[in-house]
Amino acid sequence: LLALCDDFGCFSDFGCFCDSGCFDVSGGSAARLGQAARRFSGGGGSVAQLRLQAAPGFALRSATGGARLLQRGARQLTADGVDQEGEQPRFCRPCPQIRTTNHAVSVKRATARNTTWYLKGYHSSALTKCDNQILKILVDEIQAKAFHHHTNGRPEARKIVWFGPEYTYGGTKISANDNWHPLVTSLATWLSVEYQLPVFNSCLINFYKDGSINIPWHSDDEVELGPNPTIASISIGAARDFHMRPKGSTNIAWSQRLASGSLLIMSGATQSHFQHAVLKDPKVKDLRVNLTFRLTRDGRIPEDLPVSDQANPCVLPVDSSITCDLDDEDSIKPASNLPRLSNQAHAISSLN
Ligand SMILES: O=C(O)CCC(=O)C(=O)O
Ligand SMILES: [Fe+2]
Repeated sequence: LLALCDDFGCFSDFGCFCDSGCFDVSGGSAARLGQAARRFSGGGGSVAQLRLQAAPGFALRSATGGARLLQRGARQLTADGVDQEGEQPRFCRPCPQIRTTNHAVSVKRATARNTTWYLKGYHSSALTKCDNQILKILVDEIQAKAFHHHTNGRPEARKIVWFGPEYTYGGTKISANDNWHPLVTSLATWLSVEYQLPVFNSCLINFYKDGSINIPWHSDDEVELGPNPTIASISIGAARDFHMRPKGSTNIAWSQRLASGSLLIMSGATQSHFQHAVLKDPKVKDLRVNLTFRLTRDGRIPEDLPVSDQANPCVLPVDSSITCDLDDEDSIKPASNLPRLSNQAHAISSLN
């Protein structure tokens, strides 16, 4: 059965959903898939989830298998919101092979002045087995839709594509786009299931044509994200340096060369206390595409999220959003002492 699943692999629109009953739904993964299914079936119908329930004895050998199953459901639903069970999905194209090579995202928490300043992780090879396939889909099918967003009335050099509800980005509104590309849907699901991250309902894709294109210093602190948002950032294509600096300072506190196929997670109070940027780098001649997955308020899944007057209900508690060993007592040191982590296989993001 395993072989059968592997034969189906990810290169089938039917994902790893085989009729042989080789799966087994359990625990958190099933709950996450249910959430994701509701999200990607438009919030109401939950057809993908029903399919899960309607298949006793079936389910998910692994979280990745589950993501594939869901991806299949999402694709079928994407056509016009109608469940096309039993029919060929309309989006008949091989999906990229999405596999983790290592489930652990190393996370460290830096504390200073008795405050948790940030919480983040970096996994250098989350998607390296299929980054070229993903890049091809991004270029062939998504790049043509990219546009120059305006900040303060001026177009930015960088082109973007947005999936999600209406969003205020850099002070200017981006229209809602519910027409999710299946690649982006499957990546969102994969992140949630494999890394126990929120079921993201929004994704911003940045296209950096070459090293002349940058993203200036900023925090991802849009009101739609609520306090302490968890943001998962996937980089594909040319490697670029990602920098962080404390707000109010021009000293770079931490840098990481973001490899193709890498995953960076920013969480906790990162956005409250730090800015980040990808600066111009004339040495870089090739395209880089970055996808940041976000959880925005408007697209939340009402039945799964607590309603509270106190806190934005779309934000999961920091410590439950990533399972990892936390290393508590790091302190912030000057930038000059900070190592570059780019050569480490599974670099640990920290300020020490
Ligand atoms: O390209 C990157 O790595 C960063 C993108 C980013 O910061 C953003 O989209 O807000
Ligand atoms: Fe950002």
